Amino acid sequence: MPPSSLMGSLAVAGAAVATTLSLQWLWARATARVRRGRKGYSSIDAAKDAEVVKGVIPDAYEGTALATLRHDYCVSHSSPLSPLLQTVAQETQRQLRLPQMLSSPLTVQLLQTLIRASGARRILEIGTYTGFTALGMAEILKEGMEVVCLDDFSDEAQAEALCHQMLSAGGAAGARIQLRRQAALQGLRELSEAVEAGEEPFDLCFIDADKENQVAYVEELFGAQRSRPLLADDGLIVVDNTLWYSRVLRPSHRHDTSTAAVVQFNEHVLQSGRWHVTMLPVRDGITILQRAQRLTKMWAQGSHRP
Ligand SMILES: C[S@@+](CC[C@H](N)C(=O)[O-])C[C@H]1O[C@@H](n2cnc3c(N)ncnc32)[C@H](O)[C@@H]1O
Repeated sequence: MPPSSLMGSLAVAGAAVATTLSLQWLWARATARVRRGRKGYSSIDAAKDAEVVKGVIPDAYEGTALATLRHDYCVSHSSPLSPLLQTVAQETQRQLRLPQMLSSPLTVQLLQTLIRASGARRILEIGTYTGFTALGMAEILKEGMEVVCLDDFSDEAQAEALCHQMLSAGGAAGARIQLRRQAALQGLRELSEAVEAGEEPFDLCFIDADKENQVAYVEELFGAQRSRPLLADDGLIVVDNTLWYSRVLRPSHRHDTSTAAVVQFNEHVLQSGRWHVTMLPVRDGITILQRAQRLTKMWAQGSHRP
């Protein structure tokens, strides 16, 4: 190997190691906030994980040790995020008060995979914060595709300026994002009207905002009363935090407003009969929804079997 290629290979290998290490560091920092100083994992922790499911331990966070280790292992054994997304994560950690609101790198990878596999062209995001997941989706889109984002920046007002800064830093990816500063429900209604009036419906919607309105969000996307619904016929909805720190497992937590809302959402989508539901234990829980009637129609035509 000529010396220049050797140097090149060493530089690439060095960059890969640096990327993995910085991601691990970022993730460790973010999760440390919710792990409350927990340092390692032992058989005592394993026993606690089992107890949490039985509802014995009063603090839901105690049960996250095994899940956190599994999650971190999955992150370090998945392809690294782009330099752009690493910058967004770093700047969010450095400048903002609530960086734990960033989705997991695994969520970004999953969204990108779903977009590529489904051929989604028009994407909607409810809850954008500093643009981490929005840019993650936008960076794999081609010319003419777009991500429309709804956020009222009610959780942390300073996120708005950083979000605009990151979208500018995102170049072509940032230019594919249309950020609408408004309450999600109002924004969804306006977008529904635009779709009824002839705009293209959305192929994929990522929901990552307030939990209390989630049922209303998926109902508006389903569009039972609309002549042309907001979500395309074969569209996908991806919902984050459907395990809500594992609190959905614990009856004693079901009285707090957010946990109650997540529990109600999880029951609603399953029982409404409108959705084909896939719930995945990715970090804080990810639920993927597709219109049920589309799959039932396919089964009836014999093209797929349940
Ligand atoms: C968890 S953060 C989104 C994180 C982002 N998806 C990511 O992973 O980088 C939730 C965001 O939803 C926004 N939000 C909460 N309730 C909202 C509402 N009713 N309408 C619009 N935005 C809302 C908050 O301002 C916040 O920026």
